[in-house]
Amino acid sequence: MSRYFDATSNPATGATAVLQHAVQHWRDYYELTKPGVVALMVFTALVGELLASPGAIPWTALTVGNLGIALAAGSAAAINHLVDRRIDARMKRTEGRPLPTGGLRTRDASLFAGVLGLAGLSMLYFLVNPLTAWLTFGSLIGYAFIYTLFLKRATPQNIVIGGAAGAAPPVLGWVAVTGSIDPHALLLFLIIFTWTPPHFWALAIHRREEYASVNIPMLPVTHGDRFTRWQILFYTVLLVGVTLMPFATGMSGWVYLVGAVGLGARYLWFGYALLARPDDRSLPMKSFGFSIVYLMALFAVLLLDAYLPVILAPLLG
Ligand code: HEM
Ligand SMILES: CC(C)=CCC/C(C)=C/CC/C(C)=C/COP(=O)(O)OP(=O)(O)O
Repeated sequence: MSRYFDATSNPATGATAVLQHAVQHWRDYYELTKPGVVALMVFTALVGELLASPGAIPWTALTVGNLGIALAAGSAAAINHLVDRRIDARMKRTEGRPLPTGGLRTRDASLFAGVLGLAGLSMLYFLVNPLTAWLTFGSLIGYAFIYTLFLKRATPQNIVIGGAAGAAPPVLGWVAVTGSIDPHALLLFLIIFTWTPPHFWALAIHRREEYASVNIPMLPVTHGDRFTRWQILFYTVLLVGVTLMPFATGMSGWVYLVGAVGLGARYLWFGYALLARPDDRSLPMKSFGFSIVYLMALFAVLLLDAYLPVILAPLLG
């Protein structure tokens, strides 16, 4: 039995044991939440919140809203670790995760995922608004169960469809502020949705053998390396087109346009280079790395563009 469950007969000893366990294993629990991914998601939610309210800073959405979204996303990530623990144990990239190594027991991880999810969703429901809570719940179910349990194992279109859950945070942030779904928020959703395939397939090319060895039908496994590279270029072109829409619809201005075109040009170069240099073995992971910089920078530019008048106001008098 784990230390966590050993001492629960005596409430005082039980509480100490829970605390001791949490302190000793905090790194494992932290890793279970996929903190890097969740951090970028919360940043996109923050941008959604700030674009929804160019006038006043929505403090409740920024604090409680983002904490609730982060906890729910962390819970979804922990469930993903639980569902995937057996295949994770058989792939080099994931064999060192807390469940395959035995750093955490499945019962402890399940309890952690449950507490995180319940805390995050309750916070959103009672302190932000019910619509944000329901949409976040939908994203949690979409990633943790529909993608992980079903789509990931069923079809090479897994991440295209499953990407909808990961693309939700800017909408969640927007709804946390306004209480309703705005077409501009859906544009932000669309950006992340079209970004996900080039983001992930670059890594999948690099890890093709590992996915094949555990029978996960990622696109490079089912349709080959070259077809995947063409698909990456196709989605990158689509993505660059979609990123022009905030300017075209008047949601964002010239600063955003210049940023989006510059970043898009670089991402298109990666798409082209992946096809032109099939023998360059380091290129797929460089493209994967750039995808993260790209999304972060694109959302930063959206924010800069919206808040430039506020930033410049004191300088211009
Ligand atoms: C179905 C959709 C997605 C899939 C299949 C996917 C897949 C992956 C994979 C396999 C990794 C490598 C993780 C590792 O080696 O530990 C990764 C890393 C990452 N992903 Fe995604 N991703 C998706 C959506 C997203 C979204 C929506 C975001 C953010 C908005 C995101 C942000 C990141 C970041 C920041 C990392 C680097 C994490 C780190 O190094 O700690 N991903 N992704
Ligand atoms: C509530 C809310 C906003 C939910 C979003 C949930 C979330 C954390 C989505 C992350 C997307 C992601 C990293 C997918 C990779 O899973 P994978 O199993 O293909 O990758 P892996 O092999 O690295 O685990």
